[in-house]
Amino acid sequence: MFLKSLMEPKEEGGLFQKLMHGLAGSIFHGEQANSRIDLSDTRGVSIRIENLNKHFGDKHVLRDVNLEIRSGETFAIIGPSGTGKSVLLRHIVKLVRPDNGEIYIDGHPIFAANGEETTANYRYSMVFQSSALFNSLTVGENVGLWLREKRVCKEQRIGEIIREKLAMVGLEGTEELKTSELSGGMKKRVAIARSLAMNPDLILYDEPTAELDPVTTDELANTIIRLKETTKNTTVIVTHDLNFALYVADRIAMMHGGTIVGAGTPAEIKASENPIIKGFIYTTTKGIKG
Ligand SMILES: Nc1ncnc2c1ncn2[C@@H]1O[C@H](COP(=O)(O)OP(=O)(O)OP(=O)(O)O)[C@@H](O)[C@H]1O
Repeated sequence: MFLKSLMEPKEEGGLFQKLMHGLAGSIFHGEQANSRIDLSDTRGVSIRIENLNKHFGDKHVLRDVNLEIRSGETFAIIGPSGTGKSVLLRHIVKLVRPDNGEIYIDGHPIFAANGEETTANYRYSMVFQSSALFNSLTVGENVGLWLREKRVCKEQRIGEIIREKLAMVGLEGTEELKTSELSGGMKKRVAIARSLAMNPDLILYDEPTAELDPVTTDELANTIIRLKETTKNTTVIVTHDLNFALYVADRIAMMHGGTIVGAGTPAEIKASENPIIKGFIYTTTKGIKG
């Protein structure tokens, strides 16, 4: 659904082409053709969103969204289907322009009311709901796609990075496997390894648990938690899976009707007296009454 929506004419077609041509989920903001990219340094970035609004036709999809995500934290945006979570995520990576409002990355405006937008360099990558792997390639070729496309280092180093990133997601020794033969959970972890290949400062997950069974969802949660121990990047996860968000996130924001209705730590969200948050917790943990 996400890739399909990128093809719509209103969106930035150039990025879609990049995604389909080897970057495959990795977007380098401010990149220059054939420039050498220093992969040695990773950091987290902060994100500040102020009064963001977006309409699609008559539909007011984002309504005065305000949100602050701290550098290095794992932040989940939860909420029922159709509330604007993915659209918000797409704004953070500049796939969609807001009608109005501002987004700052590390204090630099990427959308600003006065039009002064930054070209600051930071790396961000997206793990798609569908994993968006190339089935005709091996696991290792998928993970190395961005590195080879950008020619960031020599072939021997690319091989080392592929092995290192696969080990980080618990898939040591799988580089020669055919992607088409992997289970859904393994594909998801390969997609994460591919995103990690560029040492992103910001990694975004769009509905990472969609189509996964409970055991695989649990494995994925543990992978994301383990990554947190070895990487400094900021992680933003859009999900309707409340339990997953409560388990992996440092902080959570609840979206409803295109706006943020509350944010806090998992403990604060669980204890929230906000009727919309309480209702969401009730329906997702006990089923819908009647
Ligand atoms: N490119 C687009 N053109 C028109 N409407 C869109 C577009 N992208 C999203 N929408 C609409 O915006 C609303 C919010 O969509 P969004 O995908 O952000 O929801 P969501 O909260 O992520 O839920 P889900 O998990 O079901 O995708 C939906 O009504 C959707 O149909």
